[in-house]
Amino acid sequence: MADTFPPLRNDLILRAARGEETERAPVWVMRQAGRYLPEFRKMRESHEFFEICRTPELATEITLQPIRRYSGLVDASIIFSDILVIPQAMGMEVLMNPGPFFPDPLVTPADISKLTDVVDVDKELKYVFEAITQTRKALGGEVPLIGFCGAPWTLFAYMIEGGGSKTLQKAKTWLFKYPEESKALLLRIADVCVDFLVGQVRAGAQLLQVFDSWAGELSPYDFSTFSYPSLVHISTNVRRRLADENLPSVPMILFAKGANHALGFLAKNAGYDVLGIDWVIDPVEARRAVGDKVALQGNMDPNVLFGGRDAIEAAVKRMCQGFREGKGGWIANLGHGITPGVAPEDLRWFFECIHKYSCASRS
Ligand SMILES: Cc1c2[nH]c(c1CCC(=O)O)Cc1[nH]c(c(CCC(=O)O)c1C)Cc1[nH]c(c(CCC(=O)O)c1C)Cc1[nH]c(c(C)c1CCC(=O)O)C2
Repeated sequence: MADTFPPLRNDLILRAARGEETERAPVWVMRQAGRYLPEFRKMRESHEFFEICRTPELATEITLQPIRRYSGLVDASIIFSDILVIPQAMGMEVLMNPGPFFPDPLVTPADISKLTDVVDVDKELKYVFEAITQTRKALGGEVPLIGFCGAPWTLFAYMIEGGGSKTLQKAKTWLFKYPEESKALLLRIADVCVDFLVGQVRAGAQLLQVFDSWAGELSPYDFSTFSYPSLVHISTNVRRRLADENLPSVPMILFAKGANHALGFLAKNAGYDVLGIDWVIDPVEARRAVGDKVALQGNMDPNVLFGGRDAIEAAVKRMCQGFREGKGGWIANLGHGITPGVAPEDLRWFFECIHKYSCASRS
């Protein structure tokens, strides 16, 4: 199937992900297909969120929106979907109104029996695979396509909280009151993540990113006890399965948001090629922590995009200097997803500044 895809014309992000110091930093932004784009909001007027996710033609169209708008400026696309398609595939109902809402969350470990026993990922998430194949063709080789999933801890937290939460009190109650059941559930989610990520590569994804958006809510000990084993389970098994099935060995990105204390350990042991970082850590310090073991991705505070052109330029310049001080690959990005309300032209300016200031030579 792979030879039916158009040849890739921009491999900057693939080279940076492999640790190469590229002539300039490749750049994309998390949530680049989303509510800050008028063309996305227009589509949302006539289609529900998960309807778009489940309709490959619509998901393809939205994935391409930022690629078209910022053609020549953005170096990767990310398939339009959501991390919560995994809880859905496991048998849970998830609504988006406007944030995620689970009408029937997991309350005690007895509720685990309500989850689907053996998830047939190829059937349940076929729509994502079809969207990936269609998008890969429609991209015409302009930039690589990133596939993704939520990390088990972040998904576990949503499945128990039933939506967003400031404290994660319910999810943490599980960790501390039912540690063995929690670990088992985390690995069960991880197994679904493995099938899902392998399926995305089979469908045409050229990189994979795992979003552990709530990693930073855990103490270092709890992160290493509960989240970390499931992240290693994913990297180990995805790589093994890709090799066994003669699929491309694509770079894997881990974004364990806020778990900056663990960067050095993750770089050595977690089995990912790239670690994403948020803006709470300085790039120089992050590079020192990871050495030359991995590439880094990040990390401008997304709210700088509200600060006007001068603020954006100054922050990008500083960020570029920081990341270029150390050796190793760097993928420029925000430190978390772009938020609704950003003016699309300000994001364009962010991309332009990255192009201008991120060349590899050290000053
Ligand atoms: C935690 C999380 C979710 N989803 C995701 C995460 C991890 C990244 C992060 O931490 O931000 C990941 C995600 N969600 C979406 C993508 C698409 C690809 C992309 O452009 O990056 C990706 C990669 C689309 C989306 N997912 C969602 C929207 C907006 C929904 C709408 O159209 O109303 C989009 C474009 C909805 C969503 N989905 C989720 C939340 C909390 C929300 C509501 C708040 C918000 O919009 O940020 C769960």
